[in-house]
Amino acid sequence: MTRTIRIGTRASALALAQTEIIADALRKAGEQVEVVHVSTAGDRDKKTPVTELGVGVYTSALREALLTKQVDVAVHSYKDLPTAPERGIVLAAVPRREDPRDALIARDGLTLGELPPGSKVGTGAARRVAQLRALGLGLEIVPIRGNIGTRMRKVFDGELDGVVLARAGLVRTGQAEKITETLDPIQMLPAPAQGALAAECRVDDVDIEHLLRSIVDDEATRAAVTAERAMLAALEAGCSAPVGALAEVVEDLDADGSVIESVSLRGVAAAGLDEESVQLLRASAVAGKSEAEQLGRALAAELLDLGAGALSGPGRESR
Ligand SMILES: NCc1[nH]cc(CCC(=O)O)c1CC(=O)O
Repeated sequence: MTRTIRIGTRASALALAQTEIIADALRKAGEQVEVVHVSTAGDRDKKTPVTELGVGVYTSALREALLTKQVDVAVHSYKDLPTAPERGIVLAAVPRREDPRDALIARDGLTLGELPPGSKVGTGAARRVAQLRALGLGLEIVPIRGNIGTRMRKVFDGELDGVVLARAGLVRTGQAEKITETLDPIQMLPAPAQGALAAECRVDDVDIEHLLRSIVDDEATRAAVTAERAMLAALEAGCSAPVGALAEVVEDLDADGSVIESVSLRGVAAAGLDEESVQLLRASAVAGKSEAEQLGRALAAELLDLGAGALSGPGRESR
């Protein structure tokens, strides 16, 4: 391409590291790239709980910059994107996913199970709060906000005994060694699309769309994330409970013994966030890789059948 490709991103350390993955791939393909910093509502207001700021707090301003042609590509943490599609914008590429699991950073190298009852653990996501409570460890959950550095510092300063963060964010900012336990998805299912990136462009910018799709899109990640997000979208329509989901592409043998790729999806919907009552509904299913979308919707229907529709959660949340 003869033009310089302008990539819009938030200016946090994590967002810049993520954008570099896309920028680097474009440069290696011989493209000229310019990285443009865009401030979002979530960056400007660092105190109000994300739940109160509304939908798309970290993504709307980036999409606006794309639509008004200030940038040609917008790079988001996929899990921060609203499930509703945005007119005029297309998801051009989903690069290979980083480790999707949540991670604990605790004082003195402790794991969750080693934290004594009454320990203060910080997290802002209702999904994490519910799953932590369900473990019955007697932890005191403290709502926190801020970027990764701010949240980790509360442990190093002694204000909290631990914080739960996405492992991907720590890996991408070169801080994986601070993790004291990577949480098993059996105990803590990540947010739908956690660890994945979304590179968007304008629908009419077909050259950029094809370029991104051909050099950075990862088919297995896209299938997994499609299943997780389809589950989330169907549940959002049916209940307001916080949701966790994790899909993996697995190889199976069909009846003739030939290898087929399937998507295996696990989901959780949670309700009852007060100390005494937390209810988790769980379900799992598997389908052919080309049926990721239907798989997600079917798992949501199963969770709704199990009673997720009757669960009242804390409403739209930060994931
Ligand atoms: N909610 C904010 C947010 N959006 C994306 C990430 C981390 C990177 C990712 O999950 O892809 C985080 C921080 C966190 O959850 O710890």
